[in-house]
Amino acid sequence: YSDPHCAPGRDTVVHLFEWKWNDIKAECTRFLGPRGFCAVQVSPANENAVVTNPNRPWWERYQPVSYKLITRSGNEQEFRDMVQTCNNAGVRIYVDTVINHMTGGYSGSGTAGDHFDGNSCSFPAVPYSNLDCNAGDVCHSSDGSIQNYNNPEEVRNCDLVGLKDLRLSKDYVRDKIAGYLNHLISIGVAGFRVDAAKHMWPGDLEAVFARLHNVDSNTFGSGKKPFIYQEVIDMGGEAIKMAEYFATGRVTNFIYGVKLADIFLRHTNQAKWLGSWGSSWGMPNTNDVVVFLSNHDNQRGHGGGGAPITFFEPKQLKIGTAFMLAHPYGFPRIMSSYHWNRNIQGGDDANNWAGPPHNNDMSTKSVTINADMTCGNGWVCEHRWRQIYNMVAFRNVVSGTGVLNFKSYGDQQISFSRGSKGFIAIVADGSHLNQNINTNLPSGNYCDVISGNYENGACTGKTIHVDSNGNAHINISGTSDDPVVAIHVGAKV
Ligand SMILES: O=C(/C=C/c1ccc(O)c(O)c1)N[C@@H](Cc1ccc(O)cc1)C(=O)NCCCOc1c(-c2ccc(O)c(O)c2)oc2cc(O)cc(O)c2c1=O
Ligand SMILES: [Ca+2]
Repeated sequence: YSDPHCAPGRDTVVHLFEWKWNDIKAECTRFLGPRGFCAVQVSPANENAVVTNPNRPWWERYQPVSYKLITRSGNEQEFRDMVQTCNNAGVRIYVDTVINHMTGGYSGSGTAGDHFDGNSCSFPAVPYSNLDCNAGDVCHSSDGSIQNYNNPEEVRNCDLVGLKDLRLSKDYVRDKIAGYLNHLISIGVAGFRVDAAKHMWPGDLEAVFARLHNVDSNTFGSGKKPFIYQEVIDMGGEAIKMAEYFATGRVTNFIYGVKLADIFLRHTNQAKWLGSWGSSWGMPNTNDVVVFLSNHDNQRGHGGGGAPITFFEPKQLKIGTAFMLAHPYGFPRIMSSYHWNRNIQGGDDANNWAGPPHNNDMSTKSVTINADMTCGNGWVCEHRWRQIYNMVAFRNVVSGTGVLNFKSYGDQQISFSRGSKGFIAIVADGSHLNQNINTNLPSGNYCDVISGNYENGACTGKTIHVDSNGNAHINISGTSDDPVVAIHVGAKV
């Protein structure tokens, strides 16, 4: 378990993938603070290799050159301004940290202009030399890279796709990494996403985290450890298991998105079984996981286990996100993406490398906000879709309550309450739901927060009447754009 340090009444993370620091700073004040988001996961903040072939791919952010806070998202001052402004708006910052490896396979310069030679693990701006990278003494694969994912030693001690594997067994390396993380902590961040955690020994991570300072006491209170969630891609088929990492923090639960896509996207499973959703589905304990429908990597078709739900399937994304945010299991993360022209060739997306919207000089385009609150300049801003941001508020209002009265009215028609604070009904196929349902809510008129907002004391979408017995008439067509009804005591006229 690891505490996300959400400000009171907040409980959802949004991954503002590849956003610039100045744009995140603005979004905290104008949207994420007022809309009750807990935190932002930001892209790696440290200097990375400038990759020009292909031209500035998103994955160059995952090829470290040094721990200087200069990237396409901005410089250290802009990073500091973002963290301070977001904390002041009640929104935390989690930094995506890449500490398993440095870049590899070639030499060049990084986003701060620092020279490096990935072939000899030479990173003068840290400094790291080849004494600080793993080698044949601990990696026994044929070519120094990971070949066999069922050999835990190889997965931890060899180069991941040729990236130079840091020797985390060494105090010097542990000190350098901890120094970087403590620098971020001193700036006011609340925690870290630990990239490629599967490729590091839990004992080495423990040694690094033991070196970390507490997070800023003025912002978070005294004696608080940084929030840690570790990327462990484990869908059950490999030697390395999520459970190995529970002692050092939470883990990313990739099974979650696959199972929900089976139901809401592929329809190879039925929503009626979701009454038992949670650890009884072969998933870890709710307090040990961060949950999500898709992430920056598998939205591009990398993930095993079947395609996840992404903004390319907007209807299913809204349904799946409504379920994720209405259900108490896990600490939820929403993916906020940018558009790229997906070009599927023989099952693979030939453009899956495409970096963020950019100007002619390859600098990242700013996020523009349209009159209807959507984003321009190629940013998708899923977190600004009404059916999504209203469910962030729903989750906040029902916090602390359990699932009550879970019911199914057919294979793909479900409803449940959250204590006496909220109620949701979902039709996951093309069928029609037309039922009187006990919502367990106090009588009154509630705004359906999927079809509209609760504004100036009135509903801009459907109004749902709950009678003195707590019953409401729910009528949902599965073929409509939003086959979900969600009501809560924070949107009652
Ligand atoms: O597709 C990518 C990048 C993917 C990626 C990047 C960051 C992530 O957090 C992530 O989960 C995936 N990278 C491209 C291009 C590439 C980049 C560097 C390189 O040396 C070679 C190729 C690619 O085709 N990668 C090979 C397949 C994806 O294999 C990668 C994985 C990965 C995928 C599945 C697993 O089960 C697993 O344990 C690890 O993690 C990374 C982590 C990184 O920090 C940097 C990486 O380059 C990668 C990474 O290449
Ligand atoms: Ca490693």
